Amino acid sequence: MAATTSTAVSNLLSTKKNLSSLSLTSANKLPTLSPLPTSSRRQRFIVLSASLNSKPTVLVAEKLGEAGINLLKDFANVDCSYNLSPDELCTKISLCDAIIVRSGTKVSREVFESSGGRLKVVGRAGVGIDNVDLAAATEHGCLVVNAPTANTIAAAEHGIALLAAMARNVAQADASVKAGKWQRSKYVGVSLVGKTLAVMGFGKVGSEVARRAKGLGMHVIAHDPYAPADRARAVGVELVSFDEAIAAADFISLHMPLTPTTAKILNDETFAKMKKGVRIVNVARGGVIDEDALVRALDAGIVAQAALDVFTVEPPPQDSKLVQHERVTVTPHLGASTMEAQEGVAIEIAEAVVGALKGELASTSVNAPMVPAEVLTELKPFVELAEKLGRLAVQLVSGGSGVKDVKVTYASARAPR
Ligand SMILES: NC(=O)c1ccc[n+]([C@@H]2O[C@H](COP(=O)([O-])OP(=O)(O)OC[C@H]3O[C@@H](n4cnc5c(N)ncnc54)[C@H](O)[C@@H]3O)[C@@H](O)[C@H]2O)c1
Ligand SMILES: O=C(O)[C@H](O)COP(=O)(O)O
Repeated sequence: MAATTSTAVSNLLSTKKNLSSLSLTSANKLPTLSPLPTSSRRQRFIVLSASLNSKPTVLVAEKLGEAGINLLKDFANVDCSYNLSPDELCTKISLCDAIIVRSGTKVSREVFESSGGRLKVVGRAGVGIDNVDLAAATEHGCLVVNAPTANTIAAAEHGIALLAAMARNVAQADASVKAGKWQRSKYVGVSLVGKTLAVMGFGKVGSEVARRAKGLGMHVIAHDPYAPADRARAVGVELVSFDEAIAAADFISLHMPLTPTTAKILNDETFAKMKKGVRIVNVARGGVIDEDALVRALDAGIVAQAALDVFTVEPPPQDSKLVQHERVTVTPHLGASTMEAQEGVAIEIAEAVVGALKGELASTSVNAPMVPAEVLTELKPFVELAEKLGRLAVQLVSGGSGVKDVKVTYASARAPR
């Protein structure tokens, strides 16, 4: 029996282009999961509700657009619980198959450990996934998906808004007029036209910022170790090294993800290489700048101004020297916060999470190989086949006595070679 099976299986694997299916009849039931451990971390009373129906449960831990919530509700029990403490999150997570977060929730190793194996999908309703412990997710067999496209324009527009507001002292002048002052000479600004803008990180947001800045008459250069030269050429932007970019720039706009490589990429050493009077915009992540070093660079006159949407700790401490600095303009992580972007992100992430819970191959997963949609279609039958082979292998390895027969059906959509 085993020989017949292995011949059939190797037959299948060697005919890789076949669309194959394999059905098993077994007297043994597959082992069921052991009961979930109860979290020992319950310090505050919170309501835990286990669903009695067979629908999966999705915890929405931060505000998500209504269209996304409605999509989720068609498929799952949806628990919208915002502002959970880390302990409350760890307690709730053991009853959830998926969680959706924005940037304000840390999905830490502890969260995965507390899930007792039930959590299958983390949906990040946005781009940056630095608040999710990806290594822990992968170790716990949990798929992480994000919504990489819906907030691109919103973030780029906010970058341009900050660039112009900073150059013309809009926030400071507004506060001054509201305080009853009329300080026209104090708030003389600088022009953007003809100035060099270095876009650091020429991905989706960076390239849209570059396009818009060119429209404002700026000379745009970019640094991105991974960006293809033809993408930069198409926008009319020259790709340069990190040192060339920061040395030539009148304005620097940051658009790279926060990773161990980009953490504090702007620091005392790199500020020292910049043009005196450079102006910096950050709508990426606070952690890409050493914030203490930025305060020193502002005080030393190396950096004339900064406009920041993001901070190492959010919200930043109220007495933060950086936030309170006269030449710094700040917003509370508003890059993705337009009505349009939030609706788009909600739909994008809801579709990704529902798809992942259905077992479909995810095209926006960040801890599994990214496969283009057309290749996914081609691969799908092989994934199903691999799953069935896995189930068969488990039963054979665990004794195999329950396997009564194996039926292999295979056919090809393509002509034989
Ligand atoms: N403020 C907000 O609300 C807001 C909104 C959207 C995105 N973001 C942030 O902006 C980041 C970029 O978003 P995106 O959609 O453009 O992502 P993206 O993946 O399309 O682009 C990121 C780019 O950074 C590049 N990069 C990686 N390491 C780099 C390095 N060391 N130096 C220079 N470039 C490097 C990548 O090659 C990529 O091209 C996100 O990771 C997120 O943290 C913030
Ligand atoms: O990475 C992102 O998509 C942005 O920083 C948006 O974050 P938010 O969802 O918390 O607004």
